[in-house]
Amino acid sequence: MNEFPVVLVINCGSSSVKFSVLDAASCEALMTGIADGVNTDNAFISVNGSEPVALARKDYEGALAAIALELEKRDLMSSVALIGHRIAHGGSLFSESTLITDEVIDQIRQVSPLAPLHNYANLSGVEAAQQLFPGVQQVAVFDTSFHQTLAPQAYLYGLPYRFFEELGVRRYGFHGTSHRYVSQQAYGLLNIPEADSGLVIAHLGNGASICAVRNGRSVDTSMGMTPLEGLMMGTRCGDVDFGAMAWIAEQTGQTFEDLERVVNKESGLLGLSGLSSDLRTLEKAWHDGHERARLAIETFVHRIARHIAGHAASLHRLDGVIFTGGIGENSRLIRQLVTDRLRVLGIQLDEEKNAQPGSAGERVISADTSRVPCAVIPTNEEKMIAQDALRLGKVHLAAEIA
Ligand SMILES: Nc1ncnc2c1ncn2[C@@H]1O[C@H](COP(=O)(O)OP(=O)(O)O)[C@@H](O)[C@H]1O
Ligand SMILES: CCC(=O)OP(=O)(O)O
Ligand SMILES: [Mg+2]
Repeated sequence: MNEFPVVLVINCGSSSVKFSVLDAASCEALMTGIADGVNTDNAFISVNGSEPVALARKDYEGALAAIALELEKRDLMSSVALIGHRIAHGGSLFSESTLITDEVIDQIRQVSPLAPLHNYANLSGVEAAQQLFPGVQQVAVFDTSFHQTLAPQAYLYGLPYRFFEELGVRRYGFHGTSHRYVSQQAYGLLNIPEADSGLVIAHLGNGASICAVRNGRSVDTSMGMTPLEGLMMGTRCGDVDFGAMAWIAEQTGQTFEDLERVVNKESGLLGLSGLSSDLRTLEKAWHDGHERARLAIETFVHRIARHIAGHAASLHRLDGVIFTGGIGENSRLIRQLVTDRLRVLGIQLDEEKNAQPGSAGERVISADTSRVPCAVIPTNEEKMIAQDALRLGKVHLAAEIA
């Protein structure tokens, strides 16, 4: 048995389980991996970037069991002192991370219809982890918490007020753990005081959102009551005229349920390109002359630039525009195209700095003459989740509990 305690962080997505094992003393990652294609015939697990291995059981429980087996192989099973879970939606019930109890699980279930692609999977992860690590304290860290500082003018929709009063219809925002981490890192990188600062952060992954952070607090964000509003994403449409949806329903006879599937799973980069939701595939296809891949990327970029500029209006000053997430950290093309459209803000990119690979870590990518600095900061939601778990939970080795 290893003597040192570790924190297991689990991010159960709509078809994958990402996991990390972090040293409880330093919060540095010792091991990371992904179980992907969950609930499909091709479900596999890959640890530390190794060759994928087929999962024996294809569901979330099977994926978690395979993760536990990987820990066992490395003699880490009994070192797991705490488990931190990424939970997408906490609604208005959770403004902070919390220890998981049966009551908390019930409350998370209550808000889950608002983030159907994410929350039910998150809960499957919690329940499977309870079975596999009995007695180990588990902590829920919500994507929505960081945005609880939004003022009513930023979170209200222009709908009759009774929908807010009676049904709680409002914007919540997501990716808060990422926006929180990236903003904290940005103060050091850009050498600016948190207490008088304004940042716009673009988290660009399969899900994508913009956040305006004023003096360390989220004051505006592009996602809404559900993770569908705002930017165009891998398979989600982002902002769309409700009138257009009503018209489509009338013309095609599709139900709300049909259209919900279309806007969440068949739209965005996938829907426009007709090819893929994966940006790497689309960049290559554009390069090879695929017109709709180009159209999808340019539409994606247009939205990002428009939302970054719009979010700047929620700040009292603009000290930096930061890119993060799988696309923000790795796609030189997207950063180039987005910042080209932001010249109106006095932003100038340094092409050489922008060409550095994702592995270069935190870096400024704007020219010295740029009126507003731009930077790339790799997100680390796992570290934030582990830190919250350590703050809220008690470190006991699983071996002590057994
Ligand atoms: N080197 C790269 N160049 C361009 N896009 C990339 C690169 N690496 C990853 N991506 C894109 O990042 C996206 C996934 O982002 P990620 O943040 O990992 O997603 P998730 O929201 O599932 O966590 C995909 O569209 C993928 O193509
Ligand atoms: C819930 C916010 C979101 O879109 O998450 P994802 O990027 O993991 O899909
Ligand atoms: Mg993501």
